[in-house]
Amino acid sequence: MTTGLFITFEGIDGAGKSSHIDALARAFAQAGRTALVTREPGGTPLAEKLRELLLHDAMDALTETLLVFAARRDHLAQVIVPALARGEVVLCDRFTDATFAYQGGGRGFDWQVLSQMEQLAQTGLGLEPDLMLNPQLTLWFDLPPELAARRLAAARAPDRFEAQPLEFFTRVAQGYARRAAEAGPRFARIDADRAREHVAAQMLAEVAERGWLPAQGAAA
Ligand SMILES: Nc1ncnc2c1ncn2[C@@H]1O[C@H](COP(=O)(O)OP(=O)(O)OP(=O)(O)O)[C@@H](O)[C@H]1O
Ligand SMILES: Cc1cn([C@H]2C[C@H](O)[C@@H](COP(=O)(O)O)O2)c(=O)[nH]c1=O
Repeated sequence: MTTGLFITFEGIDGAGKSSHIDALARAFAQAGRTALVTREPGGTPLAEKLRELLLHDAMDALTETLLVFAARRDHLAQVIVPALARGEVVLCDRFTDATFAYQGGGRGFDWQVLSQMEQLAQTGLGLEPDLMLNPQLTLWFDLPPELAARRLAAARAPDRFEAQPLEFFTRVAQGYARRAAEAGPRFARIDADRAREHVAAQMLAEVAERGWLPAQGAAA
């Protein structure tokens, strides 16, 4: 039986995650794997409703954090865990590292309490009953907040997070850096300050390096 593979995409708003996730899905499909692209908050009918609230309604940091984890639990139970059990590759645009970066770094929510909530939300889902489910690889699109803001300004109207000032995103970026230091090899830092083709090449190389895709340029 093929083992499922869980890969997450992380970074501040505008870092380029969504621009590259489909290319990785295509690379897995070419390698004969079924790849599921999903996102957080969202990915199920319930979690997409919570996403709408999170992106557009005013609330305090605790409410925001509870909604994010509620959406995640539903997404895990309904979509991610069943796909992994079928042996699929799950590519998720944001996961719990975003909670540490945005609610922890950005909003100043207690890091230890977030760890406890993470443990609660990601344990006992049936794959490995006693283990907390975590991604095998997190592609961290790292981009200076000033540049991300310039890219977003040219792209679309801001939601409740994207409308935050630059200082908020500086704290979010620090949250990602802290999480990356704590997570060790699970995190691969992608230099998102480069042209799209270089970003895509680095992303594919990180996955190939772990033996999950053929090396770039190798025959299929
Ligand atoms: N390497 C790049 N160079 C220049 N522009 C880029 C690059 N990658 C993405 N962009 C552009 O930057 C904008 C933001 O990209 P994208 O939506 O992929 O970011 P994101 O990380 O998914 O953002 P969010 O988390 O807010 O959804 C888009 O207009 C996209 O076309
Ligand atoms: C998972 C997660 C997300 N967020 C924030 C980060 C983004 O601003 C939005 C999602 O929008 P995107 O365009 O799909 O990236 O939600 C958060 O604050 N905490 C989280 O755990």
